[in-house]
Amino acid sequence: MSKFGVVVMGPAGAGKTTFCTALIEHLRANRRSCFYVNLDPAASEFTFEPDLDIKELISLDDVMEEMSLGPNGGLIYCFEFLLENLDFLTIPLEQVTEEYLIIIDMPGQIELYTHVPVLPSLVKHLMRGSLNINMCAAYLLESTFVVDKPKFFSGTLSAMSAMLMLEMPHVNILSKMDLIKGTIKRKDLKRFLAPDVNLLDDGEAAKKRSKASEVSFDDPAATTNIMTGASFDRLNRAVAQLIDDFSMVSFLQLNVQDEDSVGAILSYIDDSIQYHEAQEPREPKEDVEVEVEG
Ligand SMILES: Nc1nc2c(ncn2[C@@H]2O[C@H](COP(=O)(O)OP(=O)(O)OP(=O)(O)O)[C@@H](O)[C@H]2O)c(=O)[nH]1
Repeated sequence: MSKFGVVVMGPAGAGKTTFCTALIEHLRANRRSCFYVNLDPAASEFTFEPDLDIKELISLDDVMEEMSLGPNGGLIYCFEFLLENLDFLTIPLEQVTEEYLIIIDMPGQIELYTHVPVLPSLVKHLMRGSLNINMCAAYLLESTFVVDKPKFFSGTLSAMSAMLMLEMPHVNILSKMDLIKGTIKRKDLKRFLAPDVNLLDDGEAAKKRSKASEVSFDDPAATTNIMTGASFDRLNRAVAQLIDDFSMVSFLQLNVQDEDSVGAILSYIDDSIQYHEAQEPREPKEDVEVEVEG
């Protein structure tokens, strides 16, 4: 048996650290051990102190001050520095035994997942060589995005981009389900769990918009036209079609206040890692359900 771990990713504020906390509480309640790694060089508040914290190696505040960089450039610098100093991770993680679930809490800057190759290099280091950790990615997207469909599909695209870039078992999670409880019907929610391309086609409104398809750049309202005109509808449909063609994105539901929901996601992560380890073809599982009124 090899070591195993989960890397928790997603946009800023998606609930990554809160999910890590809920996972640790759940593991402790079930007498399982974990090793918690914080890789967000800007994070400061934790319910459970990390066993390993990137800030012991480098902090974003110091980098921004000393290198005169902004938050995004500073974060990339921190990760490049980490890649040059991988012993910081390797030495402690080599000591972690197979009974421990390694939980890695990542920063929220989306550039890290989609624009630069630092994360794939880091993941390769963790999954190969002396560490040889069986990893799974947990990608969180905030459930309130379902009220803003283009935002939801843009989030779905970034989840897909991370999935393609990292080439590891990948679990997508709609977080903060408590915030949409009672605001969306169960059958409507299902269309978001396995994103339905027709969600972006809002029928009559889209047809009306397409009549005003010509965009004049002399027009001061041009930006608004771009966002509401026929081009925008076509772009939305193309994006949705891309997701549909890949047919790879589906979401589990997470409510951190519901222990069963956290447990169900953990067992999905466990399964993903084990399937990958055994290199057996993966059977699709039922959606993880939480109570949603409607
Ligand atoms: N209602 C509700 N709020 C949540 C939930 N999860 C997280 N939050 C809140 O969302 C905010 C962001 O949560 P974090 O866990 O810090 O999110 P993060 O993804 O780690 O944030 P960054 O590291 O800054 O990217 C906090 O105010 C949390 O209390 C949830 O399940 N329900």
